Amino acid sequence: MPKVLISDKMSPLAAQIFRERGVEVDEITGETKDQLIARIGEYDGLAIRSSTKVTKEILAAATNLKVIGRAGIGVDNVDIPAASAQGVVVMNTPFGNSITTAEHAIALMFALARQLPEADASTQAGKWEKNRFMGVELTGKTLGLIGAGNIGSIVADRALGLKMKVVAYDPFLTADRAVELGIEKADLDTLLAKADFITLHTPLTDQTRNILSRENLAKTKKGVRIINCARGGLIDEAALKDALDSGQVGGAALDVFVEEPATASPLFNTPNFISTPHLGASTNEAQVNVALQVAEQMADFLVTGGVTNALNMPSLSAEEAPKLKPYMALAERLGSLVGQLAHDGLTAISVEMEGAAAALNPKPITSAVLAGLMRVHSDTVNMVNAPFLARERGMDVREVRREREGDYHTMVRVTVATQAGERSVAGTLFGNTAPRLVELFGIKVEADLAGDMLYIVNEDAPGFIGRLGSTLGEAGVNIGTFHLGRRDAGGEAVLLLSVDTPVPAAVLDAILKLPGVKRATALKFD
Ligand SMILES: NC(=O)c1ccc[n+]([C@@H]2O[C@H](COP(=O)([O-])OP(=O)(O)OC[C@H]3O[C@@H](n4cnc5c(N)ncnc54)[C@H](O)[C@@H]3O)[C@@H](O)[C@H]2O)c1
Ligand SMILES: O=C(O)CC[C@@H](O)C(=O)O
Repeated sequence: MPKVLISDKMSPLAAQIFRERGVEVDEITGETKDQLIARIGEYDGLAIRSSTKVTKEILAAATNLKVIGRAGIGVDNVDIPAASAQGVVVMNTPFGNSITTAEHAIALMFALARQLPEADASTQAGKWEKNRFMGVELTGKTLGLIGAGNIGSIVADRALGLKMKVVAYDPFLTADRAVELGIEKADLDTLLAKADFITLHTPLTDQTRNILSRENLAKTKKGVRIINCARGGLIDEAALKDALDSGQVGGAALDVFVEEPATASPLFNTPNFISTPHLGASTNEAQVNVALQVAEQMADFLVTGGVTNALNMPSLSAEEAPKLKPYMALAERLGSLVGQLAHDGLTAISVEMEGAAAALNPKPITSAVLAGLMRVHSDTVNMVNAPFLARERGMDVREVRREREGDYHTMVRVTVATQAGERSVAGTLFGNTAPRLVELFGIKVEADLAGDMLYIVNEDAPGFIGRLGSTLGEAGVNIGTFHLGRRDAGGEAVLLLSVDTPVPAAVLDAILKLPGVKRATALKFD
């Protein structure tokens, strides 16, 4: 039974879903890095929010880990390249807390407009300072939206409902989508110049880090009010402090900080500054959504192989997974076969899906071919890290789909370009379930690729099979199955034998010395 660790505070529904889906679960939150390192090796899955930092060091200790599930959107607390390199799938729940976070941004916008926290503190201190707190109306004001994705577009919708105008800067926002949202697409300088309020809804990337820099803050309308419910680091905090002090910025509300937890900040106690402790996603509704979703996605992956919302692997629905499973087994074996037989100077690989196979999602099939191919050299390769490793090695990977059936109703062909030229193997599924090799380097040969095998290329001549059988028999190697193919009578023939025990090197040498033998290679399949 797969085992998952929930290492951050999460709705109890997550654990319930895991158990209902046949996954063992431990909920252990608040551990130190060293405690997590000591424990993580036991688990197949790790479910987190934002507190657990999944670093290279944690991953190195996570020897059984297959999936990390983030109950939320941002995955900046996970070292995704390291997870990918280790073959660990990283998933998030991209929509479960969007409405809640958008509502928090709107709440902070109102709080800034009417100075609610300061008015509250003053009133409760018995001051009744009615003249001190003069607010601004939102109606008719311009909201500058930096980032118009999931959350940004919900914020835009709510702001339009408040009769605000919305101007958005997002390089990936199309003109059509802007029209659909009822907002104006603008460049950053225009937004900075026009906006009465600015709200940030982008991830933290090299392009967005300090997008509200000192220089950009100076370009804003005097008295602009700024809200950040996205990520710390989007605003230069020291520059914001100066801009609040000078009145260039009339108010700022931050839910997120460069350093979290933010227990001290030069911004604290600045007039017109409001802060919340990364509460954007903290509503009962959002936490139920993300907990249910993450547990369902992770359980699907661990139990059925379904992949949803993965950031480092193509999606594969729970309905698709059973259909694709035999194809992935076939693809992996074909990849392994070429990896074992034709790996020298491999520069390009093409995966062709023909007939019924062409109707399927090609990505998992290609990933399985690459995994089979590269696992020949490293047993840490799997479907997640194989495409990543292939890219890293400069391998040109192509996918071709042909709907028309050839000799078989469904077929997967793998062709590799090596120093010795192109080499191609092909396989089909018997009865839609049983992977079967049907062609090997241009020669028709049908075989089950399983267990220990022996591949021989020889000149087709009488008496060879008898001599081979005697050589193996004398060495105590029992033949299970025997598959023969040849280009033409008397030409080159290939033999694929399944054997009950691995063929020792000395026996391979003896076979190579038999008359007419050009190649003898021991093969192994999972
Ligand atoms: N405070 C919280 O608790 C909380 C909760 C949920 C999400 N978040 C954060 O909110 C942010 C937005 O989440 P989302 O779900 O809307 O993400 P999203 O991916 O749907 O949208 C992000 C948008 O930013 C845009 N973008 C990317 N680079 C940009 C750039 N250089 N300039 C302008 N726009 C750019 C993208 O095109 C995209 O439209 C993320 O950082 C996420 O981690 C915070
Ligand atoms: O889990 C949280 O409380 C924060 C989540 C939020 O930052 C996110 O990116 O989804």
